[in-house]
Amino acid sequence: MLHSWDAGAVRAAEEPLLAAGEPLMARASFALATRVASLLRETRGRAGGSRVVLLVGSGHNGGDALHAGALLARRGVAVSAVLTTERVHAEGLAALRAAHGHVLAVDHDDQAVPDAVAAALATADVVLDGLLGLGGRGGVRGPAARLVAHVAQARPRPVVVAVDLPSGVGVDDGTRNGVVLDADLTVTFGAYKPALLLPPAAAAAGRVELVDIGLAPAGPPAVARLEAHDVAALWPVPAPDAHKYVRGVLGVVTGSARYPGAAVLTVAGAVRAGVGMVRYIGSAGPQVLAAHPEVVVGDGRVQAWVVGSGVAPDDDEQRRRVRDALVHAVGHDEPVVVDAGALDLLPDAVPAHVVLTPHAGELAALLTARGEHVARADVEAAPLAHARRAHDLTGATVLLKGGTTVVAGPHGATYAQADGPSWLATAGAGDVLAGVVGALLAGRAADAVADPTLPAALAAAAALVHGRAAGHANPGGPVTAGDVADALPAVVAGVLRA
Ligand SMILES: NC(=O)C1=CN([C@@H]2O[C@H](COP(=O)(O)OP(=O)(O)OC[C@H]3O[C@@H](n4cnc5c(N)ncnc54)[C@H](OP(=O)(O)O)[C@@H]3O)[C@@H](O)[C@H]2O)[C@@H](O)CC1
Ligand SMILES: Nc1ncnc2c1ncn2[C@@H]1O[C@H](COP(=O)(O)OP(=O)(O)O)[C@@H](O)[C@H]1O
Ligand SMILES: [K+]
Repeated sequence: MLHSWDAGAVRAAEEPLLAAGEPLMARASFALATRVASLLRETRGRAGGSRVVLLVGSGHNGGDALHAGALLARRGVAVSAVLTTERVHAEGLAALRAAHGHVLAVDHDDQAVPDAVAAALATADVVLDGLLGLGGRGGVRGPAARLVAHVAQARPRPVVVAVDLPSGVGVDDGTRNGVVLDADLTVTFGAYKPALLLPPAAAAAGRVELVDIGLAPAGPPAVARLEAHDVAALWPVPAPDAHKYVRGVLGVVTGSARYPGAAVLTVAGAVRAGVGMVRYIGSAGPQVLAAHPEVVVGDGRVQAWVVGSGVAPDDDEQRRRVRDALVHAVGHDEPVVVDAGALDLLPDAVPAHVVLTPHAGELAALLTARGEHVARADVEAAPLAHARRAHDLTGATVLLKGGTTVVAGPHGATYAQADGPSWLATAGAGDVLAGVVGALLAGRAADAVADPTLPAALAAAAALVHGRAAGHANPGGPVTAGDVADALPAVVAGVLRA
């Protein structure tokens, strides 16, 4: 599992080490210089003789860049530091000067990037972004912002290495504030920060390499990302003496006369993820049976539910069945996935084993219905904040779908899963995901009720398997929702071997 800690936890972990005189910055900048040198060797054959430009802000992040620059200069790299403020890390600057690094500056009054700086950037093999790290507040401002815009627009774009974090991201909330310098590589120190896992900021980080500088952040992580072996530990694998009822029966109230395919796809997700049995309730019974003869159509005992996928707003009968299922589920402690057309039928307050699976537009509508006046773009700009808000307002575990899927549950349980190719953004893929989440909740229904943080982990596990199934179905190319479902059994088997 990848864990990330917020700025406060990282600083708290640094404090005693710094007080004890541990050379954290020396470790960080040495690792940074080593990584940049090997990047230069990969791209140019050798580090010596190449050109590196440092973008230097006022804090320790700039200090890291300056110290790393000094080390690179001593290895024969031509290093130029662009100071964006008069107040830069003094020791770092002295080290760079002593190593014969070149020092340039941009002034507050400069409306354009000075020619000497532009020339250095135009010939740089690597640009090191040391403008803002843990201490960044809001967007990059002033001359630094002009510099970032200049580098971002340069063609060809230089290779950018972010020091600790790409400058301009919200460290703890994963937002992008104004101009952000998108990096090819981020060398991060001591621990992942939430911005390196969360959308939309994480996309600015490029590849992330974590450097151990001896930090041991305490307390629960702010945001986690499951890996295959974590999912293997969560997956309900049938015991040798299992029978279908022990494995979990899933009640599925999805699809409508207008969208019968959603019923077929939800069921496909559930049966291919390995549920004991599916009971389908709704008008799409014939279509479901044609595709999945193993399904039982009609009422009966279940351990968990999936409701809402493809339930049209004007299908009064199916909406009544959804309502009945929701009332029954909440009243009988049965976990339930609430998707699409059921989201507006959610009771005011529900337990955490109710898992909502909205996309950004649906989450905006859900929050707006609860008086928050949120647009889809607001959700996309700050997915975690909005998913958590929906959890706080409803009590439900919230799985917010997107290129990176964010899950927010009780006690701060937070996951960010980026497992699927963008080809997964296709009609019906969300229906398949609802079925996978349902299968996991049915297989671990009692555990999911007993441990309110488990539904979030199971939802994240479903997102991992679902995303990987899209990649597995057709590596590098388009997939249909049905292809994703078809790939699930092999992907689950692969994950269980991890
Ligand atoms: N502690 C250690 O020994 C270690 C620390 N390490 C490194 O230190 C980094 C954290 O350093 P940091 O705390 O100095 O914060 P940092 O991100 O450099 O910037 C703060 C400065 O930026 C300014 N500023 C803020 N927002 C701004 C904006 N929007 N636009 C423009 N300016 C803005 C703000 O000025 P202010 O606004 O407060 O006047 C303040 O002066 C960390 O990421 C890691 O790289 C590692 O070496 C490991 C050991
Ligand atoms: N850019 C993307 N990259 C990878 N996966 C994506 C991307 N955009 C959306 N997805 C995933 O595709 C699925 C789409 O679901 P959804 O929007 O509910 O579609 P539908 O309602 O048609 O089933 C979700 O699992 C979501 O996480
Ligand atoms: K940075």
